[in-house]
Amino acid sequence: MTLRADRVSRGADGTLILDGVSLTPRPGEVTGLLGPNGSGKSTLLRLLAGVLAPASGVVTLDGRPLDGLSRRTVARRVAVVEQQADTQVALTVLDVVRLGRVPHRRAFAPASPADEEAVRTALARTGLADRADRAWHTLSGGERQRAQIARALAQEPRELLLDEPTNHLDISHQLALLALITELRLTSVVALHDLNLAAMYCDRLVVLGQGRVVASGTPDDVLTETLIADVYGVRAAVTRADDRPHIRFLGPVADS
Ligand SMILES: Nc1ncnc2c1ncn2[C@@H]1O[C@H](COP(=O)(O)OP(=O)(O)OP(=O)(O)O)[C@@H](O)[C@H]1O
Repeated sequence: MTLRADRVSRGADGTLILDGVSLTPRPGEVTGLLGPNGSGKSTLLRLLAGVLAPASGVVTLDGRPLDGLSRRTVARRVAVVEQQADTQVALTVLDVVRLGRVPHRRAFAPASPADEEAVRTALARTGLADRADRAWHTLSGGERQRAQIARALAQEPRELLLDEPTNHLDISHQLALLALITELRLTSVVALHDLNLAAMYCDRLVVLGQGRVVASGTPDDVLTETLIADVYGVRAAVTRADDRPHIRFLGPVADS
């Protein structure tokens, strides 16, 4: 049992952003969320995180509607890394990562050895152990992104939601991050733009187009030349490499 969206819809300013979307991530797998800009990926992740409520449909955690659970209960299970996380300038990396422990601690209780161990492990896994005392505002974009991921890992979630986590990361850190996410064996939902990275690291993919699910399945099922042309308007040659689809982009689909 895990997180699940069942026919969720959500609008803003009189327009439908998500229209009857269902998403059933498999426990322990990485589900990639694909789709063009504005197709509804971030909105769906916010619904799954309980930050936004669906106008219709329901999001459940272990079968229980999210709106009936306390923020703390959800935060003990579900960690979220948003696209642009704003954090106060006066904090250090360590302070930010320690925030991940808040849902596990009683109010005003000092950090336990388990809290400190979770923070230390999260810093090590994201390659930030030597930057723990750095002030947030001195970090590069990629280091901030990794610190937000460390904060999410310190939360010791079972469900992990990431909105374009490879933004700002160089290729080496992109690969390391996605490898880490697959190794964690959490139930992860990851919005991605890079179709080749999605093919390499995701167990299953869900593609949104204009607020609806237009395809879902394994990378082999989903990442076809036809789908890429239909959803992105791009011609592509799809071959196979290391038992996964590999996509070479050829150019925009010609207007006819
Ligand atoms: N609060 C809001 N008010 C009005 N429109 C909104 C609001 N939030 C999102 N939208 C619109 O809903 C659509 C979906 O947005 P969303 O951020 O979920 O897409 P996305 O797939 O994550 O896009 P991207 O790949 O560009 O990050 C967009 O057209 C966006 O402009």
